[in-house]
Amino acid sequence: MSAKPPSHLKSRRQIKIWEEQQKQNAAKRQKMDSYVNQNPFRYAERNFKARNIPDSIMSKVIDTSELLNNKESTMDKFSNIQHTTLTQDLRQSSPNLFGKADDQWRHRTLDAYLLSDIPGLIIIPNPFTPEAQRRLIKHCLTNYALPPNTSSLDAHYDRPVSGIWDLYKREQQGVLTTDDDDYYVLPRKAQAVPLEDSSFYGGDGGGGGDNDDYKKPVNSTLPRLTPSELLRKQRWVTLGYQYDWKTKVYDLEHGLPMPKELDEMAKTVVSAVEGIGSDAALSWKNTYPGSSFKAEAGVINYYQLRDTLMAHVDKSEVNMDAPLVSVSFGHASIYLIGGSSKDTAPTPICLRSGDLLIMSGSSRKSYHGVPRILENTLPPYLSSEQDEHGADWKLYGDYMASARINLNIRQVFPS
Ligand SMILES: O=C(O)CCC(=O)C(=O)O
Ligand SMILES: [Fe+2]
Repeated sequence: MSAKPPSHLKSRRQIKIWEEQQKQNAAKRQKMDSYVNQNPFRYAERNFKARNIPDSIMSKVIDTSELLNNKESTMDKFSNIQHTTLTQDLRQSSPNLFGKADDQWRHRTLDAYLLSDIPGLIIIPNPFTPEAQRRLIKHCLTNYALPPNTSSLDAHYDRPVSGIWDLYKREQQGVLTTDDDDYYVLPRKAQAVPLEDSSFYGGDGGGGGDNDDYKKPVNSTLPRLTPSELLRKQRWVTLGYQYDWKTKVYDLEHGLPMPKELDEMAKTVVSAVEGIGSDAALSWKNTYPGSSFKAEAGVINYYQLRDTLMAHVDKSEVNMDAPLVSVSFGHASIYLIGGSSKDTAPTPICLRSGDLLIMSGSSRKSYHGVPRILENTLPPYLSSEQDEHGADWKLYGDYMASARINLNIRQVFPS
């Protein structure tokens, strides 16, 4: 702070205001400095958490919709992107999963993109038809989410065996009312939320608070919740080998069966990317054989608009050579992927509904996270307003109006 107020300020009141302003500016500068001194990953996360993300930041985001619609100009803009062709047409290999080709969606099943600075990361912009997306979203919210698959809610609430969706549906149809015994889902006896649980997931729906205050364990008496409140609080469901978020290990003795079609989907995708990389100027070639890929575990992440997922590496699988296959639905998000430590500045990618991401090679062990879900990015074909999606889409569309779903599939053991 400069010691003397400018000479044109005469009254004591003016000088006091000036001093106050100086103090505030100094505090702002200090805050900015502390941001800059954080690791580059954290710095990037902060940028994308800002209410209004500056255009200068957004212009550095690789947007998969631009890859689909303006391939040439997007590749001109980002010199690190390389286009490649899948070795199998996803839709021809699995039409039941990716949807039947029609003219509008035909071209989308052979294009993939690689990033020269993140070897092993493969982006396949939305190869699904709208109908195929709606089908998988329904599965993620209904049968895939049923017990005995674990839900993030299980630590705190007694989830009915028929699942949350069934309860929610009955609530929305007016069949279940506040007078019914099973209307409110009661909390388990209040307990301390493990630190990991509350820190990993930020936002309103997660275990506790924004990442910024994650060190504070939540140990409040939990409220009883209505089915729709509970559904929006659900942050994840695990499939196959169940993952313990506290100890960060899989329970390898008790694997639940993976949905067969997810195994098929992952095998199809891993086969379609087998051998790619060699044609581009990369120091990496994907050699993992698709036919030997086994889907053994999965995570469904459910995000509400203000939820985030902090930087992490998925390293609990015994087999870290097998690729991880990830698909996103609903609202778009900013996905950050960096390197083996948080000191590498991450690359931001805007993942949109239907996008597939394959983490293979060294990118399989890279730090990544989701600092932002982008508002107003739900594709019209997922909206509940459009009648042609069928009456039974209405409830799903209502849920998706404030949500993003990510489903990722992993192999745990060596082939
Ligand atoms: O939501 C995403 O796109 C990423 C999810 C993720 O990284 C995970 O579940 O490990
Ligand atoms: Fe992850």
